[in-house]
Order: sequence, then structure tokens, then C-alpha cells
Amino acid sequence: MIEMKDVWKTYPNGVKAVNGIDIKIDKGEFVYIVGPSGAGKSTFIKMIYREERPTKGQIVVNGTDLSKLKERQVPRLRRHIGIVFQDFKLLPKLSVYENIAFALEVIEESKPNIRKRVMEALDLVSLKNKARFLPDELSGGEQQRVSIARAIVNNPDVLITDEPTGNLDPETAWGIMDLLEEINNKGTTVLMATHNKEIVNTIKKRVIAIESGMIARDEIRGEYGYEA
Ligand SMILES: Nc1ncnc2c1ncn2[C@@H]1O[C@H](COP(=O)(O)OP(=O)(O)OP(=O)(O)O)[C@@H](O)[C@H]1O
Repeated sequence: MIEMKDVWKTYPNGVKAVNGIDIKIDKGEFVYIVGPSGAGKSTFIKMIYREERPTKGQIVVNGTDLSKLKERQVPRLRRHIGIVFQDFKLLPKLSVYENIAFALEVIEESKPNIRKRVMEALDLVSLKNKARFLPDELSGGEQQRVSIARAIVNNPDVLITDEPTGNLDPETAWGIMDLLEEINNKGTTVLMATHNKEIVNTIKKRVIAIESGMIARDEIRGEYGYEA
């Protein structure tokens, strides 16, 4: 599903963010990416959806060798990858419905099809009743649920989340975790970069720890392993 072979990333300013990573993540896994601030977690994640390109090494996602991917083929890769950010990144002037539909309209789905799929996604995140609301009329947890609905509306093979609970209070964060587990149980691979010690130590999953751009630990049912 996701495979990295001897992957390195040096940014143009000389920062060595990833220093020789080998990893394999299978279809249907749920993986936490943990590690100190600045360790390279976001860089690792960004390379999977081709937001950043490695300086060296091979990355294969869903059978596609990303180094062979032309710029115009990147949207097709992203159709198989849902992405959720800490700060939601919803479009402020579009309604909840439109924010989610936007992800489908760009791939030229028919209107009835869009409606069906957006409402299914909203149903999954229990927000059908807020379809017409604007993002800033929602709580943080609701906004994060909208961003998850947007990420999964294309039925992606992989859901990548970078600190999805970072801006949420603890109770809301647990609700987001229920949702990510539900999505994972339907077969979607979930990758979650997080600093949330309590969640990692309670909902046990594979833990990949990155330190100084290298894999420091890779455990099947791991612990967070750092002070919160
Ligand atoms: N676009 C960039 N240009 C230059 N350096 C960068 C860039 N993005 C990240 N870095 C540097 O690369 C290193 C790894 O950053 P990265 O964001 O991947 O870490 P992280 O583990 O996600 O950190 P955090 O937990 O704080 O989000 C850091 O030293 C950071 O300053």
C-alpha cells in the first residue's frame, strides 16, 4: 500500500528533515506517527501525498512509484488519498455541503451523484442537519468532522491526518478518534501524526516513531513513548 525505500529529504535551506527511512504500511492498517517536534513527521506525511518530493529514495503508494509521477498525474494520486489537517482548511465562504461537494465536482461527478455521496459522507460524521451552515457557524469538533467528510467522500484507500485532534478539547478529540476508527474498520488505511499521548496509549495501534528524520521505533501495539 505505502512503501518507502531509503528515503531522504533535504529542504532547499539545507535542513535534513528525513534521513534514510524504510517503511511498509499495508492496506487497512491504522498507524500513529509520533516523535518530537521537528522530527520530520509532517515531511514524512507530505511525501506520501506528493506535497514534497524526496531528495533520494523510492516511494510507492497504491502501486504508483511517485518519482515516476508527472505533475499532471498528481490529482489522480490524490483521489485515492484523503487528507485531514489540524486547522481543518475548510473554505470559509462555502457551506458545509459545498465544501464537501467541491472535492467531487473537480472530478466531474454528476449532480445527483454528488448529492448522494455528500449526504452519505455527512451522515457518517453525523452532520446532515448542518449541511447549509458555513464553517464558522460550527464548533471546532464539527469543523473537523466536515473536513473528515470531505477527505473520505472520494472513498480513498488512505486517510492521512496530521494532528487531527490538535485544536480540539479532549472530549471532542475522542469523538474524532471514534470516527477515524470507524473509517478504518471499513477498510481505509489510516495514518495519523499526533502528539496526543493519551489517545495513543489508550487506543492501541501500530506506532511508528520518527526522531531526527529516522525511524526510532516501529511497534505493532505501541506506546506514545514521550512526555506529553
Ligand atoms: N518547507 C520547509 N523548508 C525548510 N525546512 C523545513 C520545511 N518544512 C519543515 N522544515 C524543517 O524540517 C524539519 C522537520 O519538520 P517537520 O515539520 O517534518 O517536523 P514534525 O515532526 O512534523 O514537527 P511538529 O511535530 O512540530 O509538527 C524541521 O527542522 C523543520 O524546521
